[in-house]
Amino acid sequence: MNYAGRKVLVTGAGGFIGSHLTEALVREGASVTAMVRYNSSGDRGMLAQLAPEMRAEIKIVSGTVDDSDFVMSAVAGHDIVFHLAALIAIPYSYLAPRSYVRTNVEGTLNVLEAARRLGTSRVVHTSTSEVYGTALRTPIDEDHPLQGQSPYSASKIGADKIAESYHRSFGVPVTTVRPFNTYGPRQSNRAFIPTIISQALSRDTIMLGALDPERDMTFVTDTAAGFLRAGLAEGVEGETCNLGCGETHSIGWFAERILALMGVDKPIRVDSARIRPAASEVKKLISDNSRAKARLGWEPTTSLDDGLNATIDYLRENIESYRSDEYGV
Ligand SMILES: C[C@H]1O[C@H](OP(=O)(O)OP(=O)(O)OC[C@H]2O[C@@H](n3cnc4c(=O)[nH]c(N)nc43)[C@H](O)[C@@H]2O)[C@@H](O)[C@@H](O)C1=O
Repeated sequence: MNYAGRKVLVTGAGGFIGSHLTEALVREGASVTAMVRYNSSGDRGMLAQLAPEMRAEIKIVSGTVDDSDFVMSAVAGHDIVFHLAALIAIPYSYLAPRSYVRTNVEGTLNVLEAARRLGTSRVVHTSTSEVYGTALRTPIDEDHPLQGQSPYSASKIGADKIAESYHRSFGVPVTTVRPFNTYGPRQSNRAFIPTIISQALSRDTIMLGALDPERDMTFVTDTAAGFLRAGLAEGVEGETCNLGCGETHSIGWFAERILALMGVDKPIRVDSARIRPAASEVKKLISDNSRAKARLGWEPTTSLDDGLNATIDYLRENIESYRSDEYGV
């Protein structure tokens, strides 16, 4: 891949996947502008954890995708836009659905409208496996029906459809990547894998919600590699590609596996407050990634045990910054 000399904007660069993508783009020689949500304390999100020499290579702009004028000024002067900024927590979308529509649907509209007016040569839009809802058939390919099982999922379906329409109506060169669940260093405790590891490091008992949902987990550097390919692949405008491994396990299975890799033996208990409404919970996800292989030349390369061990090592070193009250559902 040749990103040398490319002017690239990453929205949501302070987030988990965004920070890894930003780092990978710098390594590939791109000139990267990282757009992070404005924060009066000067917080750069996960970018703060990058090495100082890496941070020095990144231009940071602070603002929100909700603000169309700001987005227009941020997109100007860039060849490729990776659009990752979004509200992502499913349980919080039950509490504040309108904010998900504003950020995820209108925010995406703002990015696409800016790309349309400015003639940006490629937009990579971030979807999610949540748009499929509980698998009606497996493995899940890109033609699987879309089911809005949570306001979060519905907002991402809306965003995907806006992206599709901007390609069809105005020829905006947008490629949509649809990551299945992603894990690895720098992920917040909101997600289940850091929740399990940080509890194993700091508590006597592992407290989780539903243990039976199944997830297809991709290590974050593999997910970022899929984005890199989508930014440069030829002839993929208007297409959507799953980024997943094609292997699924239950949450309970992951908890047992992580405890075994950590060499600890602690009981796993169910906390009913962490269980999502039954009709909203996505019970099974497993990806068919053949389109990403064929169209993007992408394939995940990190084994599950290697990825889990890297995540465990990261959390062992950073457990102090993972506050115990942050366990998410
Ligand atoms: C691809 C997709 O990935 C993420 O969505 P998610 O799949 O909901 O991820 P999660 O790690 O929150 O939950 C995975 C599963 O694990 C179950 N679970 C059990 N016990 C706990 C628990 O204690 N905490 C959490 N968080 N989950 C738990 C939970 O009920 C669910 O079945 C988002 O980033 C989203 O933005 C996105 O796009």
